[in-house]
Amino acid sequence: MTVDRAAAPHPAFLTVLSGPSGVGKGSVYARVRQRYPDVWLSVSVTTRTPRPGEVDGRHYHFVDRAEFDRMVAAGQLLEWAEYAGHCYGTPRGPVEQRLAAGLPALLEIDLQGARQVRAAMPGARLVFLAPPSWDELVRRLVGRGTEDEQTIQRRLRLAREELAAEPEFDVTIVNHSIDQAADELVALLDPAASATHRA
Ligand SMILES: Nc1nc2c(ncn2[C@@H]2O[C@H](COP(=O)(O)OP(=O)(O)O)[C@@H](O)[C@H]2O)c(=O)[nH]1
Ligand SMILES: Nc1ncnc2c1ncn2[C@@H]1O[C@H](COP(=O)(O)OP(=O)(O)O)[C@@H](O)[C@H]1O
Repeated sequence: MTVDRAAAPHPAFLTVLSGPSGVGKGSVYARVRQRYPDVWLSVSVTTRTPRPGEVDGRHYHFVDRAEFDRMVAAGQLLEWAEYAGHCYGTPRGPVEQRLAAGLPALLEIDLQGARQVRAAMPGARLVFLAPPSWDELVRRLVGRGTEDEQTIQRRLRLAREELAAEPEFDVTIVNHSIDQAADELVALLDPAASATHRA
């Protein structure tokens, strides 16, 4: 789990979005994309199995453990972490190309990944997406219906730790509604786009 300090020539253009499972990261990102089609999100590598509707290469690059380990060993991941029994990592090349071109990049990664990015790229901006309440987080995670009971309990245990780490982040957005949270994220990613949208 190492990050190359030379990886980001323009770290100020790097934004990290984190938050507990079920808080609405995917939903908010989808709305951001409608409002701000130029947004660029890194596609992570993961060893977990695809959920119904998830497309390989778009939502994730789905790989087996051997391939993931090979990518780690070859230094192809900018950061990586094990989360709830599966491995997740950010492919290094596409992010470095964006940053080298002076273009903004967004990572949607877990707390461990956010900490690795913070350590390696102090200029990166860390954004925490928080639920309006614990009960609402549980309702959303259960209501999504994509995980079995054991996986939900595992993710909720991790969520307690993630919520406790909120003060480590530069900005917190509370996901009361998808529209409001998306507005706030667009304003952070591109204040000009946000002003145009509101006008
Ligand atoms: N460190 C790290 N975490 C990731 C990466 N991609 C996704 N994650 C995180 O892994 C966790 C689980 O993701 P996922 O299985 O898609 O569940 P979801 O967040 O409930 O939709 C979430 O906290 C994601 O933000 C990555 O490349 N690196
Ligand atoms: N602001 C919101 N209000 C109500 N439900 C929401 C909101 N944001 C997300 N959801 C719902 O919560 C569930 C989890 O959202 P999702 O985007 O999959 O979360 P994450 O990507 O953080 O795991 C989904 O069923 C989604 O429709």
